[in-house]
Amino acid sequence: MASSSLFQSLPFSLKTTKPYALPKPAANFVIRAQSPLTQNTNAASSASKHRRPADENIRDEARRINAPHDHHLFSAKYVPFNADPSSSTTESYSLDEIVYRSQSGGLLDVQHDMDALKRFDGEYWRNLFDSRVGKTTWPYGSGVWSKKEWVLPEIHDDDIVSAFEGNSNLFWAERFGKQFLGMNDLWVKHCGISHTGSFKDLGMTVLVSQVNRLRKMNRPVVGVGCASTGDTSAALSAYCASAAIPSIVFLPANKISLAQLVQPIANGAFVLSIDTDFDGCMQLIREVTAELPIYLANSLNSLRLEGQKTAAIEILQQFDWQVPDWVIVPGGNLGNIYAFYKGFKMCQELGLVDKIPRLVCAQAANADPLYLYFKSGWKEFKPVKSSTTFASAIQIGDPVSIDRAVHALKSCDGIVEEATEEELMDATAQADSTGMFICPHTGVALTALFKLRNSGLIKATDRTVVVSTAHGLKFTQSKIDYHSKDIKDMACRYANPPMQVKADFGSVMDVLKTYLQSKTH
Ligand SMILES: Cc1ncc(COP(=O)(O)O)c(C=O)c1O
Ligand SMILES: N[C@@H](CCOP(=O)(O)O)C(=O)O
Repeated sequence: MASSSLFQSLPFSLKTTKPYALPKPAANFVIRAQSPLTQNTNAASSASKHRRPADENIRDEARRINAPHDHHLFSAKYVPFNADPSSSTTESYSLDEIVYRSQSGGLLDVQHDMDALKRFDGEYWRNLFDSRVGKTTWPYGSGVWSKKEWVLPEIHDDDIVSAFEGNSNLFWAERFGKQFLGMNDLWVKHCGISHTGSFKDLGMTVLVSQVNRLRKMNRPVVGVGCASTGDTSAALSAYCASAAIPSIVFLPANKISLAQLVQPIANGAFVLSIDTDFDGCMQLIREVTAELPIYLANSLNSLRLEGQKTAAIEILQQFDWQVPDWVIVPGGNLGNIYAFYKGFKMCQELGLVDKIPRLVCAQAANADPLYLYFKSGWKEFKPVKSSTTFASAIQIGDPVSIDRAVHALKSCDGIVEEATEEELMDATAQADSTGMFICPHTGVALTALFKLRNSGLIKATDRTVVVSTAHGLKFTQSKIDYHSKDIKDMACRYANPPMQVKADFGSVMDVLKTYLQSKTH
């Protein structure tokens, strides 16, 4: 590549900054970062500090200002998942093809041109990503698209469908850590404090953006469909609605929360309530998408994981690029645990950090095929028939991403744990009592943490991140049942039911005095 064309197509313009030593156009050069203070990194900090003209929106502004960089420099394609790099197979597909499985029927993975990305050193990427946080520059105001070069480098900014998802709070669980675990470096990554209330937004912005692009290219995509335990369908229908793309969702009848059910209904999706479980819905959507021009939006589609992996990058960024010891992720269909691994691994390979954390995947005991596989010493995988769990979004017995999860866990010395219904509900209530308001799936992850602390594997001083995957407000019925002590065979040890009191001053004073006395001892 000629040096001048490289200069023009850098991910951010360096042209107006102090003298920059342009590298010789050698094949294997690495571009080192400038001081962040001298960077001209995006539209918000570009030459003009004036507000954009009143008749221009942020998409127009991006079209005018953002360099048409990454369309040329970086690229990605589908390849068979975990294919032997030394084998002679050259099977690969453009991301503009509609393909979910390899020729052999295995999973696919999005493979980035790592050589192109490696032309920029770790400091460069750290500075670039840091420079985009907290801005409204299209599309970098999103925590996903602020890493666009690593996600979907070739998509045009105009085609992106984003709600500025990501950049979620990394919450220091000070009281919970101290009170229940004797830990002072415990964090909860609140991926559920998001546009539709779960981490699915991170993947869905990528998938729906790509569909938007395909439709503009007149590819045969009439609608987008998924099977769901509630969160994927909520995210899919919201992103589709904002881009006027039809969405179709297959839901297991009576197995998702009311708050989740109402989301696709309100967003205008075509909602099918099917008398089966999630695995049954997944089977059906796979058959249907093979027959009809409906694009598959579940995480079997590896595009989704490109967005989800940015949560891992964000965690490192929020720790100022220091690596935590442990990251605990609740697992169901098992795409997310691999997405976290991939995000961390890319940061290591591209020199942003020098190691990756150990991952823990946490499952509900009522839907624990990965846990059983792990406990067998990875000998034999058997899908299970899942049973009802309060962690309803992970009630999945035959996860499509099993191979991805096993690869991720083996590569980082990972662990699988499980939680009974009582354990996960108690952990949820304990977390809530310290000011959080978490979903039951996060309760599953916290139970795993309790167990690993008790066994001594996770030490009191280990920096540990628990990934909270959905907003607690989606799961209020389970909290009401727990605090009403209305759950069969469950002690509900941390229940805090409201006190019924007569409407007179004396009665109110009596209960208040008793309460205050209990607090002063
Ligand atoms: C709230 C919540 N937590 C965790 C998961 C598990 O994620 P994954 O299916 O990627 O393992 C899901 C969906 O499956 C979910 O909706
Ligand atoms: N919890 C998921 C289950 C489907 O997972 P996906 O990541 O494969 O879409 C949901 O909310 O539907």
